[in-house]
Amino acid sequence: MADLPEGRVDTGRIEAAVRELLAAIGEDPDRPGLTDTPARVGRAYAEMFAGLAQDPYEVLATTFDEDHDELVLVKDIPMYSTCEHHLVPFHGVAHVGYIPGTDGRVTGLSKLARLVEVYARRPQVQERLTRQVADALYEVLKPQGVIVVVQAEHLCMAMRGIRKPGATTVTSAVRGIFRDSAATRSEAMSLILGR
Ligand SMILES: Nc1nc2c(ncn2[C@@H]2O[C@H](COP(=O)(O)OP(=O)(O)OP(=O)(O)O)[C@@H](O)[C@H]2O)c(=O)[nH]1
Ligand SMILES: [Zn+2]
Repeated sequence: MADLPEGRVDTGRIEAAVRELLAAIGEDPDRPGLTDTPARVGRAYAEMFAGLAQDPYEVLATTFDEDHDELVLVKDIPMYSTCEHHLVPFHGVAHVGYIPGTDGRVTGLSKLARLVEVYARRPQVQERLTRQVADALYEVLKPQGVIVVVQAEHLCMAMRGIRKPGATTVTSAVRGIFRDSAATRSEAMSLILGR
């Protein structure tokens, strides 16, 4: 697969598939409004699924010693992902927190948001996205604990199917001290969920 723009995404195949999809729903892929659509969707998918070619561990490669061994939490990280069952978006916010190891090693705050991006820009289910962010952080930083909470609306539940717009799905993944200590977990949860 040489020369694929944006990593693994083969935009040529997407274009052909979108033409086919348009024909399959009874549209005319050659009508003026739709002629550029397959190429647009190819570019959009390259962006939406760019995370498939990105290495989450590279994102976390930059760390520094700050001698901080208490909670670091980035809240309300806007997140857009794609439900792997229906290929429609689910979107909301992610909250990513950790307590550095006793060595006090931390990573840049933006890297927590980048980590969410890498996993969100893939076909996903919310539980896996939440777990993957927690596991990558736990493995690389070797912190005392990690807590990740994702709150999202799934358009597959809003615009079709059960049609319940506004329903929010909340998932969490806790590792280390957040798993072992109810007090530490609930303190972080109240910071995450409190407004
Ligand atoms: N657990 C989980 N389920 C999801 C996620 N995204 C979508 N789903 C669900 O995946 C399920 C797929 O169910 P199926 O019965 O195979 O598909 P379907 O007939 O389109 O289901 P409906 O959405 O109920 O119409 C649905 O219940 C979706 O709500 C997710 O991130 N996590
Ligand atoms: Zn879905």
